[in-house]
Amino acid sequence: MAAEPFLHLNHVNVVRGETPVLHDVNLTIHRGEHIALLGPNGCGKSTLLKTMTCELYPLAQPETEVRIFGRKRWDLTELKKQLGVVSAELPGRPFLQATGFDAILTGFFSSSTLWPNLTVTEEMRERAEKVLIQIDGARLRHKPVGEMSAGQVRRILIGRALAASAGTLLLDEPSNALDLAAQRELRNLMRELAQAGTTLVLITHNIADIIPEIERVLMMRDGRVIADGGKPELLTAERLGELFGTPVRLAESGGFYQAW
Ligand SMILES: Nc1ncnc2c1ncn2[C@@H]1O[C@H](COP(=O)(O)OP(=O)(O)OP(=O)(O)O)[C@@H](O)[C@H]1O
Repeated sequence: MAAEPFLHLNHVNVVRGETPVLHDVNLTIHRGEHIALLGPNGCGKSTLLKTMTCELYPLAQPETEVRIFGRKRWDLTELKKQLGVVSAELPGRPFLQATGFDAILTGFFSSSTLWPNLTVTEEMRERAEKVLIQIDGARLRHKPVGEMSAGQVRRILIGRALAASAGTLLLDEPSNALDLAAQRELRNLMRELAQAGTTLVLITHNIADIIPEIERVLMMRDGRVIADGGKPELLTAERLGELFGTPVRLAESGGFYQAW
């Protein structure tokens, strides 16, 4: 039997505070797919991501359904073990004192540091060792996060998300505030992960982040998914211009794109 999709959303409406933010979102994402989610500020991208991680719930309506890895109900701690979320934000101030290796281990507990009451098993250590190699982070093993460059911190945050997750990464503007070299390193790491079979869902305003392995593009505006299709069809100057309401120029080279 084919594996259940990573995500299935049916008629999803989400309200935050008093404001309806997502309107009738219908979406299926299969395991092994790589997707870029694009849209103007405030259109609901992060809200959609939080719906995927069950941090936000849709309105209970007759046809509404959220299934993650085929299941409607999740214990949040258990779900976090399947889904790694990477954003530019740190998990908390204590994270700055953690070494690179310990910072990766915090992913197993969704904590900001290895608090004394947490039990790190040998299995967790072995997994963290593998992740450290996977993210090419051996040099960061003993370095406190607070002494790392922004690019190195982002690498460790990806490692933290990978440690506990079973092959799906949700990335919310991962290249924010990274210099050109760190952006390139991040893209290379995303490419390696995608090629190794990790499902990537990438929210970005930086079109250059859309690595060649990403083949599907979702466009959102005003809380709705207004387009869902292949990159050749949607990643065009015209479609981006319509989406952002401004003239856009687009260049492609070797499977990478630049927009301005
Ligand atoms: N905690 C909240 N309470 C009420 N409204 C919220 C809350 N968080 C976000 N919103 C509103 O929900 C809408 C969608 O926000 P969201 O952060 O999902 O957009 P986004 O597409 O991720 O934006 P950006 O590109 O700027 O990160 C916005 O109108 C925002 O003001």
